[in-house]
Amino acid sequence: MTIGKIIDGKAFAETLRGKVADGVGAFIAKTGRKPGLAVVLVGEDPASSVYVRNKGKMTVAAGMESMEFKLPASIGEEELLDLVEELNADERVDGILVQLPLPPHINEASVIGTIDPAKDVDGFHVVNSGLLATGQEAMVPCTPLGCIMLLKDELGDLSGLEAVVVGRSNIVGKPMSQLLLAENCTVTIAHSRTRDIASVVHRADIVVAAVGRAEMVKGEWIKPGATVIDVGINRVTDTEDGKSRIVGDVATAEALAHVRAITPVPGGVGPMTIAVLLRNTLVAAHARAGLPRPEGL
Ligand SMILES: Nc1nc2c(c(=O)[nH]1)N[C@@H](CN(C=O)c1ccc(C(=O)N[C@@H](CCC(=O)O)C(=O)O)cc1)CN2
Repeated sequence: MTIGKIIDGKAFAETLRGKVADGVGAFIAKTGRKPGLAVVLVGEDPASSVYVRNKGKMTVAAGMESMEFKLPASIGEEELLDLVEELNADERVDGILVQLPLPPHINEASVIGTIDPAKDVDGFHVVNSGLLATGQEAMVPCTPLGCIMLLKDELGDLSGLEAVVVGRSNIVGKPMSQLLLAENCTVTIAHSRTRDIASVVHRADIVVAAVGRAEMVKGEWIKPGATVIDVGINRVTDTEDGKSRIVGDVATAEALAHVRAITPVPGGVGPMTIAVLLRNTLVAAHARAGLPRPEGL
């Protein structure tokens, strides 16, 4: 039995962060200022707090200015919108990211819709999703762009390949399918109402699993030789020893016997999210400074 390759997203992300750091040095030499990223955290969700802390550390390590805003979960929507408006107007800020999820009393769409699209390094604003959907230059959501980078590194030209995206979220599933379409893939979006999802997934040369359900995609669903990108991060508790661990949306151990290559969880797509965020911030800084897009990013 042959075993597929495990794609090292952690190593790829590290290389990308190195390239961003080089680009930041060149940007500072040209403009005399650092690119700035403002990250807003509302509440104290433990996972979100860790992601925000890591974003801050990696922003600084790449030579950029990091601005963190930690707000209580009880904050009103108006107050949060006021902060976003202030950041829109702040010349030092090239990128604004509001960590998701937000507490239930705050309307995520309103908050995202208030961010200046030119500073929307998450690529979630409808202006950016519209630009992406119509094939124009856009700020592209970090996780899907990271997935495309890994896929192109593994497969080269994606043209003509059959891609199935499992999951239809605004953050991953929908932009992912747009990016695959832009790479000339034949794209299907499968979701909770899809009939016979196993046979839909079995058609795919590329499977992107982004449903948020632990190990939902089974090994036997995968076409032999397919490349699988697992976006899921699900915390599960082992019944035997009571210890918790993170698993993806794909049953990786089973899938390894079928795939050409697969991203692991952890260490696959996750690390790409922050590396691409830094890349997007540098791209936004160039655009705001009237400079051409940095090369090789
Ligand atoms: N405004 C945003 N909110 C959220 C985003 C986003 O892109 N923008 N994505 C996720 C969380 N996220 C970054 O914000 C993120 C998730 C996972 C990782 C990561 O490196 N994961 C590791 C495992 C980490 C662990 O042990 O928990 C991995 O997969 O190897 C980084 C960033 C939701 N919110």
